Amino acid sequence: MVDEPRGPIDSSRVPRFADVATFARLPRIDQVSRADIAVVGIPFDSGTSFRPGARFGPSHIRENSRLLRPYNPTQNVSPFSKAQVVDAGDIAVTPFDIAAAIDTIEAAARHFGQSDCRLVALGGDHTVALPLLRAVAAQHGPVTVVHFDAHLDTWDTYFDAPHTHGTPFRRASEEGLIDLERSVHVGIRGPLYSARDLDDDKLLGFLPLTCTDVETDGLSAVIARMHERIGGSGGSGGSGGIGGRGAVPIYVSVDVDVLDPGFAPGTGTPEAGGLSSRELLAMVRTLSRHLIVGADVVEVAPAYDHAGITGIAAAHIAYELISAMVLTPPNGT
Ligand SMILES: N=C(N)NCCCC(=O)O
Ligand SMILES: [Zn+2]
Ligand SMILES: [Zn+2]
Repeated sequence: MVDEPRGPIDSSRVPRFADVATFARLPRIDQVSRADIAVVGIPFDSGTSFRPGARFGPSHIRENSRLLRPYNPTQNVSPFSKAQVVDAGDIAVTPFDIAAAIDTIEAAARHFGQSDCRLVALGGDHTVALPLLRAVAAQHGPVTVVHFDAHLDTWDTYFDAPHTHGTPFRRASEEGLIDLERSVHVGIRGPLYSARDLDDDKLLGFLPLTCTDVETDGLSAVIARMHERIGGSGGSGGSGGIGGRGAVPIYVSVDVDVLDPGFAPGTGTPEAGGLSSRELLAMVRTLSRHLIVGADVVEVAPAYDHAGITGIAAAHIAYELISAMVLTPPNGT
């Protein structure tokens, strides 16, 4: 017999400001016998091109997740009752060697995959998406990437370095980790290096949906376009999916700088003119119709945050992701 999931600490019995913070006050992984979904921190920021500090992101998000409550009315689900969700602590990555850190992250992510535990990773800078995608693709094959970001992150190198927070999705595409027909960026804005960036990005397999699209066509139109691109039964096009149910396996990567700096000041490469938290949360919610095989929330740099604004936004994004994940479980039950 499978035990009922162990949920968060009851905040009507133990003050929510007490104790060492786990994400949403969930049990640690060593306190349960099995886990369906693990929140794991990746305190790594050696791939940043501007303001550093995302290595402190995981603990900041945990601290700012103390007020999350167990029932999510927007998705009509109690995510921590439907699946065993745990906090797996942080992956111990070296800050001194990017290649070694990437290998460590991939090995850790594969380990979770072997026990069919899906990951919600808390960054860390966006470099971490590459090893996470490697692990997911090893298990599921090339995966549809739904990438929320101000930036394309399909640039080639910085100072000749191939592994940085501006390059993970070019490397992933080159390595054959992503579905080139269905992957999408959402929230793109701001200056580029040249118009060629967009040509390259297209060849690498992404469709960019921009903040200008949101401004001119509205949020619902952009959400519809996102699902059209992903395909399966969630959108109007495509017949693919798993188990005949039309749910496409997707990897969701959320760079918190997709939010406007007013909603997420605590990040390393902020760009004006971004999404509101409300818009982003609404978009993320709609992904529940697909099988989310893994997710990350990255680029939270607390040194530039104020009153936990960015930490709170990131905690809510992770909560919506977990809610969406439990609504479409891998075994289709
Ligand atoms: N992934 C993030 N957050 N930023 C990438 C910015 C790369 C650049 O400095 O051009
Ligand atoms: Zn990014
Ligand atoms: Zn970004």
